[in-house]
Amino acid sequence: MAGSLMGVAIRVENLTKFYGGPTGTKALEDVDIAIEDCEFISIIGPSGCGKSTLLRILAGLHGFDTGSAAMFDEGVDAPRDDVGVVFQTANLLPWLTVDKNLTLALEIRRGKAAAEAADVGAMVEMLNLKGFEDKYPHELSGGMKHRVAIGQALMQNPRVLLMDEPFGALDALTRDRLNIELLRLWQRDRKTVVLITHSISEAVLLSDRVLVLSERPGRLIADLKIDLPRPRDPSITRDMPAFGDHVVELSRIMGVV
Ligand SMILES: Nc1ncnc2c1ncn2[C@@H]1O[C@H](COP(=O)(O)OP(=O)(O)OP(=O)(O)O)[C@@H](O)[C@H]1O
Repeated sequence: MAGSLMGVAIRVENLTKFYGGPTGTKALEDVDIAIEDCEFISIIGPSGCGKSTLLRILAGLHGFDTGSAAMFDEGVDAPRDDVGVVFQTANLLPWLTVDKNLTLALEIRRGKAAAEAADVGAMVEMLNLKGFEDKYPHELSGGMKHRVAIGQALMQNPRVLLMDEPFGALDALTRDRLNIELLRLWQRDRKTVVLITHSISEAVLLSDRVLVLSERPGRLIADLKIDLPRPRDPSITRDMPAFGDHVVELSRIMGVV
């Protein structure tokens, strides 16, 4: 497993979360997860099972009722500077151009000098947005906006990247391309990544481990190690028998075959 000697980055123990108090909606129940530093984890599960809730708790955006959530041995109770978050919807500022949107979070968190020193050109290139640096969000396609949102998080060079279904709204080709870029980036920089996805094959392609949550209230029902060699190339990895085996196993766990 990647980073097996590097220690635990994220530890969640007996985590339970209600919306609206103990008589309200129970979103998560007794969730236990340990994620190693530099590990790539995907979380899958039925719609409404609590995946986004878990990610928001890890991002320090939601509280919880019982149990604990820690990042690098510190309790999570607020957003951290070394954690980048990418949400389902790209929340770009409409009055800023692509390159200004890309450095916005960096500027807010680390100051103007850090934003000016950042290599925006390399990020624009990586996101396949060359020629759109000076465009405003309303001039971009939905997929392009998502790419900028992912770029915003990556610009901060975070230690941990939390991604909530970031590719869900993208066309298949763009999604493939971003998967390849994400693999390349992760192989180069080895961040801890937690990805929420509805795509079993995407989870298998990208991850060291895939965690499966049950129907709400989300409980951890499977923790599958993905035994596929790295570096991974989608066109080669998807043809490996082990890839198909993992997809079938997860589909069975999810009850979709
Ligand atoms: N702010 C909120 N207030 C009340 N209930 C909420 C809130 N956010 C989420 N919930 C409820 O908590 C449960 C888990 O929601 P969550 O968004 O975490 O699920 P999810 O697995 O990410 O879903 P999806 O895959 O459809 O995005 C759902 O029943 C949802 O209705």
